[in-house]
Amino acid sequence: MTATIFALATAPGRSGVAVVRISGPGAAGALAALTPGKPLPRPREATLAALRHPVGGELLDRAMVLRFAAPRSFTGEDVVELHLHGGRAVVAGVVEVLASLPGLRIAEPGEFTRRAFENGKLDLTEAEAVADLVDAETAAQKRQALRQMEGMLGRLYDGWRERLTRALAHIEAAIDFPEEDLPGGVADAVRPVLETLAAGIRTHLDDGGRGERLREGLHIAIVGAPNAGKSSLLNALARREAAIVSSRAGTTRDVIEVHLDLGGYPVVLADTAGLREAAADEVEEEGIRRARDRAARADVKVAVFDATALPALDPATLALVDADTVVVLNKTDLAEPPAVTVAGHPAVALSARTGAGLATLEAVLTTFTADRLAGSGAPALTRARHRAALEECCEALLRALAAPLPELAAEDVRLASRALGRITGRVDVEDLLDVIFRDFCIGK
Ligand SMILES: Nc1nc2c(ncn2[C@@H]2O[C@H](COP(=O)(O)OP(=O)(O)OP(=O)(O)O)[C@@H](O)[C@H]2O)c(=O)[nH]1
Ligand SMILES: [K+]
Ligand SMILES: [Mg+2]
Repeated sequence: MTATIFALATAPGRSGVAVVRISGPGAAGALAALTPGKPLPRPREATLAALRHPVGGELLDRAMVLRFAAPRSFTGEDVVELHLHGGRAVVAGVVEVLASLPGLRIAEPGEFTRRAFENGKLDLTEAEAVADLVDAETAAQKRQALRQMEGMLGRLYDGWRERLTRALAHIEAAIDFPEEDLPGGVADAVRPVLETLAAGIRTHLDDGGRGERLREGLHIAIVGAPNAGKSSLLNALARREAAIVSSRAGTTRDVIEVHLDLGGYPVVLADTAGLREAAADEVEEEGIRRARDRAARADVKVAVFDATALPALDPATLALVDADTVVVLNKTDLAEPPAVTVAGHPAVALSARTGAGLATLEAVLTTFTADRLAGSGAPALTRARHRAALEECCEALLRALAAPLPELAAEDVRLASRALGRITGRVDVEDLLDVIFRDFCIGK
């Protein structure tokens, strides 16, 4: 029999209200055990109840309880929610009682959402969107997760899969009634369908990783010579002393990351070691190696030059300036800033110390970020898992188009369709589920 699971659904710690969710065939029984002698509340009707220890009757809390009857619940099972006073002792007391009831156990990470998937309440892309929504830190991340949760991505993939199913039916008909078609691979009627689909999937794949980056945040790396003021700039943008600042060249060694919200878009901003030939020791040398590595992997670079050193521009930093670089001229409180362009980029003049010019840099960075993360409104690919399956689908379609026999084409179209079905969980995904739901927190 299916176990009845329970978990704290709200964040652990003190809070106004803490919600313990119970799901499974024993959910209503668990509520009955906590409210001895009282009738069960009607489904979907918020009810105040005294929760008592089943043995001895000690009062555990006065709580609001909500009951959902299967299949009309988040998981599709019988569900009970206990809205407790959010104190640690209250929650611990209720959880202890629930754990002692036969047939009940604490839920594993993501198990509620997994049950919702298994009961057909959500497809896999929607389940993943639940995790993304809970993790969303910025407005754009939230919008993307909500769109995916409403099934936009799932519908796109299911729509493609339906077209493949119809194409497969045509190919199979041609195999069964060969006299109706010319010999060879895919029939002429089906060929354009597969070609259009392959092209559509290609376009969806070639989105520059927009959706995935929106989930993870755009990576911006601050680079420059030692003492250019990179750490000072990171701190100014983060509005906290995240990195150590000192007048000693070679202060920063490790890459230091802060998370920013730029105009609703998520950014991972990294401070790096100052670039120079003669590192003081092997620790700084390793720092510089990491700085270069981070610069190479960043979506956008901020190249910081020291205004007091003008007209000289540090050559190691200059060498990194490209189309994805924002050029900054720092310490303009010490040196009157001339209008400087670096490799064709107008430099943003600022002072990390006084904050002058910081708003301009933020505006420029927001534009750079929005350009790379804002979409056309079309649903974006959000996970490497989806990307891999779509690549597989595309390859199978190309093989089908090149197949010399309809039987071979049919097999490849079947494989293409399976690859799509795995994204939404319409086909054999048992092996995938542990991996997908492992990333959830307990109680989701
Ligand atoms: N006057 C002035 N001083 C600044 C400004 N920005 C940074 N400094 C000073 O320059 C020195 C170096 O600053 P850091 O932020 O540590 O420079 P960095 O580029 O991170 O240096 P490394 O980590 O060693 O590569 C410190 O003494 C800062 O106070 C600025 O805008 N104006
Ligand atoms: K320094
Ligand atoms: Mg530094």
